[in-house]
Amino acid sequence: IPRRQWSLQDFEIGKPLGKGKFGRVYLAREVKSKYIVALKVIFKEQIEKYRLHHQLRREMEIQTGLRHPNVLRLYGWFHDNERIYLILEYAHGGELYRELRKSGYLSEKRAATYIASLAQALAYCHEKDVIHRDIKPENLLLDHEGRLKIADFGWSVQSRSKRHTMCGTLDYLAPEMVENKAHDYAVDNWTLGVLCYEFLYGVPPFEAESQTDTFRRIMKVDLSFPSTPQVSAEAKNLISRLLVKDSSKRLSLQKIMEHPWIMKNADFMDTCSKLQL
Ligand SMILES: COc1ccc(/C=N/Nc2[nH]nc(C)c2C(=O)Nc2cccc(NC(C)=O)c2)cc1
Repeated sequence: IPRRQWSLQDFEIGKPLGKGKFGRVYLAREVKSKYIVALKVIFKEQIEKYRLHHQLRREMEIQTGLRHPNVLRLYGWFHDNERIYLILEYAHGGELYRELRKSGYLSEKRAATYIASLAQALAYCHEKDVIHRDIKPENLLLDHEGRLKIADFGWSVQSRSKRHTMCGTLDYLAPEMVENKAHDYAVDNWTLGVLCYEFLYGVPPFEAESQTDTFRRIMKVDLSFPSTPQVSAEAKNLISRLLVKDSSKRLSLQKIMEHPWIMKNADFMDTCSKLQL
């Protein structure tokens, strides 16, 4: 869709797809091109009330600039007095979360395919200095072919140009700055470990009665594998190499894509990533 000034008159609004955090999402069709999109309607008063103006602006700038088969496209936006409208790619399958709840847990092939897609998408985002920081099943959508799409960059950050200073000399950078930098990117790798566990067992690894207990289990990396469902040793190996406290010791995105469990089970349907390896 060519970039131009959009307005509500350009769209025929269809059924509501669901409620987001700050508004609703509707199926819509752009009148001239007949192109089907998802129109996310956000109420300005909600944004002002929670002072999320800068964050929403950041989400829009970031997501507009990203082009990857596993990242949901933001084609553009417009607003009227009360609302902001985001023109988003329509993913027919909806939230991966629903599929996970319906089937309880996923097959190793499906889980590995999703993890491989996420690793590719995150490698692309990290190349563009974007850290998502909030990858969870609710923020993952599926298209009509079951291909995973990372959505909702509301909590992502464009890492400041520390990278460039990083290319210079480290002499002047305090250790926590360097550690912080590494830590920022690796937070998404940790999350891949959490998601891989949840895809295979149907529950997240550090689930607990209270937030405090979950926090304690995370800080201790209190990881254990239930005896059912049956999960391969390779899958457990990948999870154990991602859920590592020291962020610099987590498996890199590239290493994830080369991991035996991924190589054996992932269906690289959409990208020729095997050739890249
Ligand atoms: C309730 O059953 C559903 C089945 C499929 C959908 C498809 N949503 N597809 C989308 N494409 N681009 C965007 C953005 C969306 C979207 O936000 N969907 C959405 C929003 C809020 C809740 C849900 N719920 C579920 C179950 O998918 C989906 C939405 C709802």
